Amino acid sequence: MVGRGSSVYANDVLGGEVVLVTGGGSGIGLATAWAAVAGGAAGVAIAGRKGHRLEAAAEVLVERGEAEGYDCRILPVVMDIRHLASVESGIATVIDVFGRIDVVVNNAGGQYVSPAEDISPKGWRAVVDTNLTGTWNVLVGVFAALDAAAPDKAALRGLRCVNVVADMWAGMPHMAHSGAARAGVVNLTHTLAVEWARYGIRINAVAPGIIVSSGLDSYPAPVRAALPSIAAACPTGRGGTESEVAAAIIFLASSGASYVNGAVLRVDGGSSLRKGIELSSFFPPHPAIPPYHSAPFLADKYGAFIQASRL
Ligand SMILES: CCCCCCCCC/C=C/C(=O)SCCNC(=O)CCNC(=O)[C@H](O)C(C)(C)COP(=O)(O)OP(=O)(O)OC[C@H]1O[C@@H](n2cnc3c(N)ncnc32)[C@H](O)[C@@H]1OP(=O)(O)O
Ligand SMILES: NC(=O)C1=CN([C@@H]2O[C@H](COP(=O)(O)OP(=O)(O)OC[C@H]3O[C@@H](n4cnc5c(N)ncnc54)[C@H](OP(=O)(O)O)[C@@H]3O)[C@@H](O)[C@H]2O)C=CC1
Repeated sequence: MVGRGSSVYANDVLGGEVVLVTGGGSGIGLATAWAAVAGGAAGVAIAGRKGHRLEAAAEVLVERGEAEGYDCRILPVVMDIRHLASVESGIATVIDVFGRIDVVVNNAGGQYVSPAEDISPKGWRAVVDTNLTGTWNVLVGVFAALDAAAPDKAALRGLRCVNVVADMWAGMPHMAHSGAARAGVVNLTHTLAVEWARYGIRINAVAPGIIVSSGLDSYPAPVRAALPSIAAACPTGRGGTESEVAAAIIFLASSGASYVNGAVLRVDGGSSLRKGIELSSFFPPHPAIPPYHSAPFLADKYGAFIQASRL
């Protein structure tokens, strides 16, 4: 985690501001919440579905904040981003308590590993509703609440949004639902960066590679066993840390990024530059089916056509 003295930013980089971090009760979200405390935020709301997890995280943030001399209030907010009504009620609580929101970090999300053909309709919906619709719900929820808070869209001016996506540039083999949803969030980031700029809102995204976070604990043992070698194959030879992602999020939220709008910052040690084929090599070919690109397969299926077309 980033801390006073060890922070890469000035201790007032978010001086006096109010930050909402979804998924702030664990992993990257919690590291981001701490980085906001250490950046001088006046209030940090951490949102998630599990109240007990949020309470425990809030306690850690308060204790550490006090120990290091920060003056920041922490607000745990139970909210399920899949449901707009829950999001609206959570955001109303944040505005009731803090009176404003300056920074929104759409970090809540997740997926499970599955061959595409085995993803059930319910599983597809769960992942898309969480990562794409959930991000949308929070963005429009905050927009509506701030719009209602003051005339002439004054409370929207200066709002910064940072969406956490994933390294899906070369596809996300065995996570098709998540790759599609994250690509949707990237496009939404681009669209709203243009559309909402007229209100003085900036919106950007961060795309983590493999980050050694609490989130990885939820994956099945064979996947966890493979992760160190997948991470080691990245050009920098290691996985990233939660606070490295948090630092990128704080940068995009800060005035240091005041002319950065619609950007996607990859925090992946360069892994997206070489990922797709290496990831697919983790999954052995189906024993009964030759790889599509194998010469015999192509020859069998298209050989006659290719020969004919050469005449
Ligand atoms: C090696 C490769 C490269 C590996 C490369 C690794 C790169 C890592 C990059 C990214 C890392 C991270 O994001 S790590 C941090 C993210 N954290 C997580 O991913 C947390 C764990 N994931 C989740 O919580 C879930 O996947 C998610 C669907 C999002 C939410 O789960 P919920 O329990 O809330 O969902 P529910 O509504 O209960 O479930 C809905 C349905 O979803 C399906 N479903 C849910 N979890 C399932 C599971 N584990 N396996 C099968 N199916 C599942 C079932 O059909 C469920 O229906 P029923 O059958 O009726 O129950
Ligand atoms: N770790 C990695 O390698 C990578 C992570 N990411 C992404 O970064 C983000 C943070 O992940 P990480 O910290 O690693 O993992 P975690 O699993 O620790 O964090 C996910 C957080 O999202 C919250 N969350 C999940 N679903 C919902 C929901 N429906 N409503 C509200 N909150 C929800 C969870 O809280 P609760 O369960 O209490 O609701 C949890 O705090 C995720 O979007 C993840 O997919 C992207 C690429 C790589």
